Amino acid sequence: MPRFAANLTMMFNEWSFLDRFDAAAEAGFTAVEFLFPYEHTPDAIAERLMRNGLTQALFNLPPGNWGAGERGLAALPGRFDELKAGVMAALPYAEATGVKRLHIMSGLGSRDDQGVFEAYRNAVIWTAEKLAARGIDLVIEPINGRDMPGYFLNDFAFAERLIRDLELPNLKLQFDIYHRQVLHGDVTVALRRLLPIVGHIQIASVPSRHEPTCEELNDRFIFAELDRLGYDGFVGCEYRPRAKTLDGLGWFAPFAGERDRFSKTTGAIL
Ligand SMILES: O=C(O)C(=O)[C@H](O)CO
Ligand SMILES: [Mg+2]
Repeated sequence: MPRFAANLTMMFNEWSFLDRFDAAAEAGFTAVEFLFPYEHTPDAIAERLMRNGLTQALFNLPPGNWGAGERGLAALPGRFDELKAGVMAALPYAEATGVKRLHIMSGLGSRDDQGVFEAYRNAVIWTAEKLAARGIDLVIEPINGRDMPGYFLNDFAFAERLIRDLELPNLKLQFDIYHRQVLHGDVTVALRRLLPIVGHIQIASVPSRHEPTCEELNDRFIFAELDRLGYDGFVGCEYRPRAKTLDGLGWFAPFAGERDRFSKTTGAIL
């Protein structure tokens, strides 16, 4: 049974950010993810995780000026110092939450521009090495250009090549099934092939990005396939509820008891 993580940036928006942890645990989730924790203190986030017996599955490194349209700094030549400062600022959050993987967003830029490519490659190498020393994986996620026009990392084959070429043991792929389907399709065969380099998975229905199990893909088949493949990581529920979050959790009901299957202290499957 997949280990689902509620995405607290998109789900449970009926609650204030910190109260979303309580609401997600109450709904049966054992893990959470979100885009950015940086408006809150590391201690405040850690306290909510602890109080609710939740595991922090993932969050993103600082993305630059999000409000001004920036979507990461890694591929932006001339912003390396800022990127490094962002990584250092994220470390106290990683330590407080115990998260084992962080997502680095590439930012906007052309993959055909050599300077942009080199900036991205260098930023990924530097960050992966910095996180390796702390036992944390770095994940990179191809994102489709309809949702994020101009995003540099918009191709699974490119991400795979980079990960395989760099041979950094803690550099992995964030396989967002929604983006994969929009970009290329062939979700199941790609999962089978790429699983050895996958560090995190996310799910939403295609094309609406609402609750899974109701549109283009047979999500239940994919969940079963993840079990068949022995995937033991998290599946982030990165979807925008169609209406109220709790009203849309019918798809999750068969999985909501999963918290009893994991040891709260070790995370081991019981
Ligand atoms: O957009 C996505 O799919 C993500 O996972 C990013 O972290 C945020 O945009
Ligand atoms: Mg995603």
